[in-house]
Amino acid sequence: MSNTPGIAITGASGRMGQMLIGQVFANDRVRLVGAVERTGHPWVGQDVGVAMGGAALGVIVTDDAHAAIAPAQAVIDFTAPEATLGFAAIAAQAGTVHVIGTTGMTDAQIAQLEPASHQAVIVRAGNMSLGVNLLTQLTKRVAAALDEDFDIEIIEAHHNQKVDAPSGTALMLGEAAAEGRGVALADVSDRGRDGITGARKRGDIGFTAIRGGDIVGEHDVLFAAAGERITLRHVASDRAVFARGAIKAALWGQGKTPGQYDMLDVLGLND
Ligand SMILES: NC(=O)C1=CN([C@@H]2O[C@H](COP(=O)(O)OP(=O)(O)OC[C@H]3O[C@@H](n4cnc5c(N)ncnc54)[C@H](OP(=O)(O)O)[C@@H]3O)[C@@H](O)[C@H]2O)C=CC1
Ligand SMILES: O=C(O)C1=N[C@H](C(=O)O)C[C@H](O)C1
Repeated sequence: MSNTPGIAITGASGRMGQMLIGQVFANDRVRLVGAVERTGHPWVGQDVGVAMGGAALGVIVTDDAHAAIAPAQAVIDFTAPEATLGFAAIAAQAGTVHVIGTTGMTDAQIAQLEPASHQAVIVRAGNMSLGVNLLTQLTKRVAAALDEDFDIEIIEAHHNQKVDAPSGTALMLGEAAAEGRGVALADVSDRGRDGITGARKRGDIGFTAIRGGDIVGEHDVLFAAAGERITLRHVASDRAVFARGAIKAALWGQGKTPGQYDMLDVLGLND
């Protein structure tokens, strides 16, 4: 039996699913052992490489998540909130590391991950790239250094198929800014301005979401005061940065104590 961790990918046909399959296959520190799609999806029963339009990879796409996850040491999951909760239960039962990239989860859904995290390692982050995770730390520092004379606005831009807003990354950056200021994001968050909104409230953290074309993911954290502005910016131009982060998380999670972790833990960026 190989010592190289086996990886199962959920949402195999998705933008991130396909990117992950390519990146896992190209990485000799991991091996692809499973690819999951929904019942009735045209890829089910096909070799995943062939379904993606290339050469056979020797892994057949299945709609049986239990069967795909059981032989895996990690499942990498970039799907949708309800699906992720189902995969968490299966990964917990199998004791498999669950790397969650899915965004748009409500607080109640995030709380539902708790029982699974007693049985398996969960690494969850709204953005798996090194750059964004570093940016959260920079945001926290700048927010701590500046007072409320600086209005904080988070502006994100994504492709026209994205279904959730603000993005998971924008929320991570908002949390970081709020932490830097020593406040709870829920108390200062200003989302979805429209109509006669009144003047901006001092201390609020504002969010704006742009959707268009094939934008992979762009995030600005703006600190705007009278007479000067600072912008911290991250631009993702290739989804490979998210997939490589997720693989790093899958490897990092091997042998760790069950619990909930994030990419700051994986990347050693916690201060
Ligand atoms: N954390 C990070 O670094 C990143 C996170 N993301 C997040 O990852 C998620 C996926 O993004 P993306 O790949 O662009 O989206 P896609 O819509 O391209 O892919 C989603 C995949 O999940 C599957 N899926 C959705 N719902 C279910 C369900 N209920 N049961 C089983 N499978 C399901 C879809 O299958 P079907 O086609 O049949 O619906 C599809 O294969 C999003 O939440 C996105 O925000 C994206 C990039 C980076
Ligand atoms: O849906 C996407 O595409 C992305 N989602 C993540 C998010 O919600 O922040 C990460 C990245 O920006 C791409």
